Amino acid sequence: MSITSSDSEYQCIAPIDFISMTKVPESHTWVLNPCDENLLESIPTIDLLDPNAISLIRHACEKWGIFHVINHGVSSQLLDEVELQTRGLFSLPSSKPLDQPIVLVGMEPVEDRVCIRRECGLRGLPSLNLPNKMFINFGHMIIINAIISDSEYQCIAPIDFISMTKVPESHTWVLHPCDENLLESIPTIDLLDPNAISLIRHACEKWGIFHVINHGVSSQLLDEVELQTRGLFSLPFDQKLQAFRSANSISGYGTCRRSCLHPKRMWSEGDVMVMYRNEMNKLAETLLDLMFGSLGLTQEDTKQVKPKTGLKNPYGPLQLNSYPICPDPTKAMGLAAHTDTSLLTLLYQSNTPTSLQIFKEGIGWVPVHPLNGALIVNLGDLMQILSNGRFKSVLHRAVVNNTHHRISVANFYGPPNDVKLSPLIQLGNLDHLPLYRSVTWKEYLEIKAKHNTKALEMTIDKRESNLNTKFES
Ligand SMILES: O=C(O)CCC(=O)C(=O)O
Ligand SMILES: [Fe+2]
Repeated sequence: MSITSSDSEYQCIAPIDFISMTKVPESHTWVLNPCDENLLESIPTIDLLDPNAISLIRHACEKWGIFHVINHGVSSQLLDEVELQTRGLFSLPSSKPLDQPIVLVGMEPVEDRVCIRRECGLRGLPSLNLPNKMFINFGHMIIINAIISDSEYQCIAPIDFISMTKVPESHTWVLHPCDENLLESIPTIDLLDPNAISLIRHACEKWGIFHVINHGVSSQLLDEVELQTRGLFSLPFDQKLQAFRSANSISGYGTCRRSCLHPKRMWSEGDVMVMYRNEMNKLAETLLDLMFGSLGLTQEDTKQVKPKTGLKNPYGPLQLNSYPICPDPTKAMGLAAHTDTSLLTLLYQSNTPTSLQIFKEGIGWVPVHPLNGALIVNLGDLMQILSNGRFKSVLHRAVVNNTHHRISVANFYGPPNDVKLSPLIQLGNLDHLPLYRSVTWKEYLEIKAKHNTKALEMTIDKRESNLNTKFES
């Protein structure tokens, strides 16, 4: 089983230092159909103060699909400022930080149209309703740069942890402690073990979480991901603010997803994170096959949950978590107890003391100590739904410590947004009745946002006939 990315995939995403290039390398050489700069025809210009503007716009829309607009009411100072800020953004890290908080929302250009990623829940430019919005083309990502209000800022402003000497009231938690000396610990699965499949089944049924080793993801890539994540989090506070994402956005900086469709690379930057994501999604698919295989299901049975377009189009966000050193870890919470909504999450954690903890019925909080070279696999709520309750999602939290800055990188894997997931009742449990009703990941996220830890309960299929059978046993 080979799960490292191929040379050709790497070629698509490896970053390049454009600044120091004196000629276009072969890898970036395109054959361009030239454009006649002396053409007499040009796109129409519409003056919005012209009384005929309406018919001119119609003509421009029908004949050209593009036009200049003048007297549009946007001040030239604002446009100059946008250009300045855009240039500043691309000349990071040396650029001067903006003096106002901004929200960056990633979008991607599709063909000639600009299309907002569906995760944002926004459909097209006219429906955007952000105050003071501007559009900035960030390599292959279009970024909406929204200057946010004071009250919005209050909700999202991060705290400058580094200079804090005690946990402020606003961050003080009462923690149910975890027994660090427990003998029980989550299972470790070696993917090269001939018994991997049955061990995975046991781990999924009993724990909902396990370490995976011999997973095929190179330690160099993991080291690089950790380095870049630390680099990102150690940027000056003001600079990090520039890359803030809004609550309903899951996108960040990266190369165009369609880069790999072209034989030549484009004049834009790549990112080690993109490579990591590809690796993680490949591994997630392998693990899914093993998990469902362990229940006697074939790839045909489970193909609904996989991206139809293949691994180049992964579903689910990559989340970088930073847990700064804390003066009093007994009073602070790194990440509060939750289950993930995904099918499964692949988690990389840095090798730092105290870390992830899971809640195990009958035991309490169990620490998940870092295991060199291993990745953590934890099951999310969608897996519980899909497996009709056979595999359980795991309740987990992250705690902090007073000596090390911990980071973790969570790759949430799930089905395409619009795919309805139904319990796979071929599993043969509970008289073939589905415990849960079908949901898309998007619908489930809404349920989760409303009901949090009760979200799975809210997804139970309440049809009369099901209830009788389900709860008698
Ligand atoms: O940092 C960790 O270990 C946990 C991260 C996590 O649970 C998450 O990002 O959902
Ligand atoms: Fe999580």
